[in-house]
Amino acid sequence: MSDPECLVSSYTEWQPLEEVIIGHVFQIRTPVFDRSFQLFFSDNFHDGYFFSDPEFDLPNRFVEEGQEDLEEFSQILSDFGIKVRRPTNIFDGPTLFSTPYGWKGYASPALNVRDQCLIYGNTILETPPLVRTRFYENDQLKPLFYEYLKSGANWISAPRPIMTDNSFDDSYVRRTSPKNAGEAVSTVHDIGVEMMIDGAQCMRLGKDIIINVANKNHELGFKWLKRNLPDVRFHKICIADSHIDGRLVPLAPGKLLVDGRRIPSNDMLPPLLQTWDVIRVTEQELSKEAYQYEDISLASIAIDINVLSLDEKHVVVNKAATRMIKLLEKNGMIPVPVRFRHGRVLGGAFHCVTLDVRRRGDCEDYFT
Ligand SMILES: NC(=[NH2+])NCCC[C@H](N)C(=O)O
Repeated sequence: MSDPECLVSSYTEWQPLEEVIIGHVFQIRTPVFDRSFQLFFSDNFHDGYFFSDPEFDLPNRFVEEGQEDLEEFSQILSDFGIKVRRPTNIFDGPTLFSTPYGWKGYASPALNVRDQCLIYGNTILETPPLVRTRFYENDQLKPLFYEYLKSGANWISAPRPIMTDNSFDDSYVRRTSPKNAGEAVSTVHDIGVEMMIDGAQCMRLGKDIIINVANKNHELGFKWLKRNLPDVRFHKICIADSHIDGRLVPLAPGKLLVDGRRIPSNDMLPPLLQTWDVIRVTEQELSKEAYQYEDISLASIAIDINVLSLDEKHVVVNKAATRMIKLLEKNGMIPVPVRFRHGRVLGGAFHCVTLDVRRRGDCEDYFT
């Protein structure tokens, strides 16, 4: 039985949300267009996205409007009676850091706070970063994690990888978009393939977790997660370069939202989800016109499926995605439209920019 005082308790993507961290954004220097960046975004490179100037600074407009939208989103969730927390800005603007391993980067904002953490039960699991510039990102969440620890939460952090070129396994990219694989540079620091996986590669379904494993880095991360969550039934899939909340998002027990372009049939889903009602979003519902700046988008037009459930009925969705909103209503959901203008440029939407720290309910078994 969990400690009633503990502020952290979350077993699914849909139980009633009580406390959530919503990310923030500050001036972003485009992540160094390095091996970690290329391998992480390989599905989109494969689809022809490109970055005109890999070393450019993100225009201030995206930062200011992104922050405006996050503030408005925070207020809307507060009006729902949800306790909203925000990261601490410990960097004063673009901060370049270097490492003893021959690489450097600009510290990234804790914007897509879903990515480098998995909350399961009363435990915060900080996952080992996949992208070099995100190496210190979770430090912006530490003040909150200390508060949660003092309230009774368990806090586990994975070994930080040294992330030399040869730390990365590029087998997924070689298989799916060979021209983007690039070549690793050997250094004296190499220790071989390392554990690297994001929390956003997981979807929590009570006693079961779906996990996307696309390479040997993820496989080692999966081993680490299983050792730390021994009672969880994990279901391994490989449907993306890393994160799956741009491919499939469970909305409620028995109801799943998927990107129909990437998951055209249910047999691509893990067996336990094949009996669920699948709401398939097609090109028709995806709002290409809602976004601009294709050439600096980190996320695909499917980012509108990256929704956040407030409970088994209410789901936060991009206000501009009008056809998606109609599709959700047709399938019995109550959409909560919220403005989020730059999910593609910023590489994430409502599921990405949130970490659902506490949802009301116990660890249910939805499959036996
Ligand atoms: N947690 C996240 N940042 N997820 C974003 C996934 C976006 C997905 N790769 C796409 O391009 O549509």
